[in-house]
Amino acid sequence: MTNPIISLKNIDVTFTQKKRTIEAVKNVSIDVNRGDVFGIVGYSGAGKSTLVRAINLLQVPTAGQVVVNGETFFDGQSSKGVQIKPKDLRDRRRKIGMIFQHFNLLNERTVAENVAFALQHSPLSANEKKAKVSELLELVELSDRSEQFPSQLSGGQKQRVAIARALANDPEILISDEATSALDPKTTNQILALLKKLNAEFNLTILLITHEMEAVKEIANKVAVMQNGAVLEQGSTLDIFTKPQAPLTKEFIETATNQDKALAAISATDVVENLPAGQLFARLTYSGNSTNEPLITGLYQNFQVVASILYGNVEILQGTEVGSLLVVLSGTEAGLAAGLDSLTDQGVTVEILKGTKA
Ligand SMILES: Nc1ncnc2c1ncn2[C@@H]1O[C@H](COP(=O)(O)OP(=O)(O)OP(=O)(O)O)[C@@H](O)[C@H]1O
Repeated sequence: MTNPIISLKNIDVTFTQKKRTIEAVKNVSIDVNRGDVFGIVGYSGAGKSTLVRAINLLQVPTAGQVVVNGETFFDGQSSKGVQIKPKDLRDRRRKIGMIFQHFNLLNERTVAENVAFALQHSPLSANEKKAKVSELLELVELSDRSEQFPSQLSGGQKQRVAIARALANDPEILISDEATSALDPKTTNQILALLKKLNAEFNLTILLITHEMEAVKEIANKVAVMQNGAVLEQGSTLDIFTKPQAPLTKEFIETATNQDKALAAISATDVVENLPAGQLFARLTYSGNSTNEPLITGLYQNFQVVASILYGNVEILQGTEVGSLLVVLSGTEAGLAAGLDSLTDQGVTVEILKGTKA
């Protein structure tokens, strides 16, 4: 079994304001393995930022256990809670880089100075620091901008400066808190590609906090979905996309794969609006080796179920094909029941969106 680089167990974070109590994080347990790109997805206010701030104790939890790299930072069961000395905590925090939506750069300092700022406590000599800054700016492809000021840069360039700064102390973990939320789609993809490259080249573990499942789909191998402080479900990105359980997860996936628009348009068509009795409107989701053609021909050949495909979509997730079909199925009651069972047996997720299965 691999030891997680981050282990959060039964984390609660409760804020008390005057007479109001806000349970920002409720009983959350997450294990992140070295080299994971772990997506934490949820709408604003779900508790994502509070949860990740608990990792480096920028937010001390109310209960639970925080273990990073095998070292217990916090244990709510122990009387003193925080288990690590302030000086050690400062050192450990340098090994956990963070990037944010609004970049948090120092506007009156140049690009190179912004990156160098993160090295102020580093034991490196002045020359070594200079070399390190150049190396980092090269990594994020901003060597030619080193003497410019943040105001002279685009949003994507500012975020790359922030990434270079976050990597200055060779962290093992990078926390990306809505880092692409203020960027346009093309720039978002460039930043995600850079994060993916850092993950692949340096085995950097990345926590990707986002309200956009598209970002998770692009680069995360695992994902947890949060709502009202709690994790609704978590698992490999492939499993979550092919077998989502919670309605919120389904909503995120529909948006990320543009199925929401297709579903709305198709649901309004005559064939679905006036679905005859005995027919079913369904979504079939499959991954890996199944492809839609044998599935559909199998339904007809074995069960005399006719499937009209109203919409089809294929995504590549972690190198695996994930297909979704919106279909109207017609056949005999027994044929439909057996046909759907056979799809399930083949690992296809079947959701009946309209009509009733006998
Ligand atoms: N220091 C604090 N004091 C009181 N309440 C807080 C504090 N920090 C966060 N909260 C509350 O905790 C809840 C979770 O906030 P959090 O910022 O973690 O959510 P989020 O999912 O990261 O959303 P966003 O992306 O909008 O920041 C919210 O209701 C927020 O108002």
